[in-house]
Amino acid sequence: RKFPPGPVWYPFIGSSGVLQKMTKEYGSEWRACLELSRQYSTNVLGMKLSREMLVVVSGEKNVRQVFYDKDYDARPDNFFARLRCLGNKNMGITFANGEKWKIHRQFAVKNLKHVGYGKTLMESEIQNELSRLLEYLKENNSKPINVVNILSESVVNILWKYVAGERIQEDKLKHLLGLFRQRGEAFTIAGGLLNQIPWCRYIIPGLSGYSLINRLNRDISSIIEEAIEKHKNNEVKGKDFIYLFLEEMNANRDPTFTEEQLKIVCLDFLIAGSQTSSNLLGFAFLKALRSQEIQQKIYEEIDTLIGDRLPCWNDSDRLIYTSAFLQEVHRYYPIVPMAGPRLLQNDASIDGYIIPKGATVLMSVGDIYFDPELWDDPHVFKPERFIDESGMLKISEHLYTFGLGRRRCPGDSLAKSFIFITFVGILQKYRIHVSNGTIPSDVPCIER
Ligand code: HEM
Repeated sequence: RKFPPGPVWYPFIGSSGVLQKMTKEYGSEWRACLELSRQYSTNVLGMKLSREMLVVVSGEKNVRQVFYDKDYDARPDNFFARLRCLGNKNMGITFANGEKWKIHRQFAVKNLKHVGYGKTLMESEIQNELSRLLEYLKENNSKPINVVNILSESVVNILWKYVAGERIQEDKLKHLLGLFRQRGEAFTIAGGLLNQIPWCRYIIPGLSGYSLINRLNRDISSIIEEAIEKHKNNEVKGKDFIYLFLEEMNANRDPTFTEEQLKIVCLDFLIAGSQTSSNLLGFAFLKALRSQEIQQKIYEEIDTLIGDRLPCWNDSDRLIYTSAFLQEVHRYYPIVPMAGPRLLQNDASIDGYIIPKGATVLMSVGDIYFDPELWDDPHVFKPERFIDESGMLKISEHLYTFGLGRRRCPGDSLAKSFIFITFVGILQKYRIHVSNGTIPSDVPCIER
């Protein structure tokens, strides 16, 4: 009786129809849930999507409760999660649970560090990629360029270097990123239509995204399998994550170290790393394009403090305005506005509502960034809010870009260094203008 309020549940589909319709109308699932929370005057929104109970929590206090309470640490095992794990139950890191999750998350974090995924060593890999990017821009100078696409290629290449010791072939990478983009259209954080009404795959395999995810799984599996095979035949030079994982697997210490698990961990890295950092950088360049005044200020700071040399992560402490600008981009353009999904493991209560064990829980973090109680003029883009009276960078505890608690993003140092070094490295050499006189809108939209 104390289940959180929300739209009505229809037979078989529950509130799926309402959520789908509003997601289309409001442009994203996050905005649809915000609107529903407003309509039902609640910070804890309850729905039933087919057979799954879905709860969306908003408000900083509630969101922190979910991030920190152990009962919310697990991931669901629904139709979407199975597809996402190549047909397996809760494997890899992102969708693993319990001991398996702890062991593999720890193993990945520790061993990626061993192969150079640490703040300083990583820097030289990012700088190499920046030099390649600058070369590409030079060759294509003054032609219009889709920055998000070239940046996602860069970030995946850096990541893949640690995982598989080499770059992914260019044509394969382009194909893969194309599939990831389409995947982003077909699936939302609540899993999309296919998760909510799995039988729709028999009626509309194309529209529901089922054909796409099968194709994506097939193509991505073959790229990862090929990399694993090359490692088994010692065809790749040096040490990397796949070698370390295979060593652990061959040592037979833990039965969860299998080739299938390795494949899904690799998939987790590719999915988590491919679009997040590049989308954020895309918004940073868009803002610089829309505000030439801000762009000029950033350029002047870079020119005065680092001149012509390649930027490095340590510069982020000195380029205060640029770093504050990037923090404000994180706030103003929340690229992960809803964190999760989480599976609740015991009955719990939030804000006086009862959430039943087994419910899927999402955290609406994006709206915290526009809460007037926490930010002055939240709808105004103002890098200065991240600079204190003494002119130093101010870190806000109200930004949740990389999550919080035990499921916090393990890729944050790569993402932060990549975003900073690439942004500074490009603005150091180029001014960004529109090629056709039309300034693009900064309202996020899905690429069609
Ligand atoms: C700007 C870029 C990025 C953003 C905004 C971001 C954001 C997030 C967030 C919010 C979570 C936590 C989800 C939750 O609480 O349930 C997360 C988890 C995760 N991220 Fe990132 N991420 C970024 C880049 C990366 C990169 C480059 C990698 C690759 C190493 C990565 C790998 C992961 C993995 C494996 C998880 C799952 C962790 C777990 O469940 O234990 N992320 N990310």
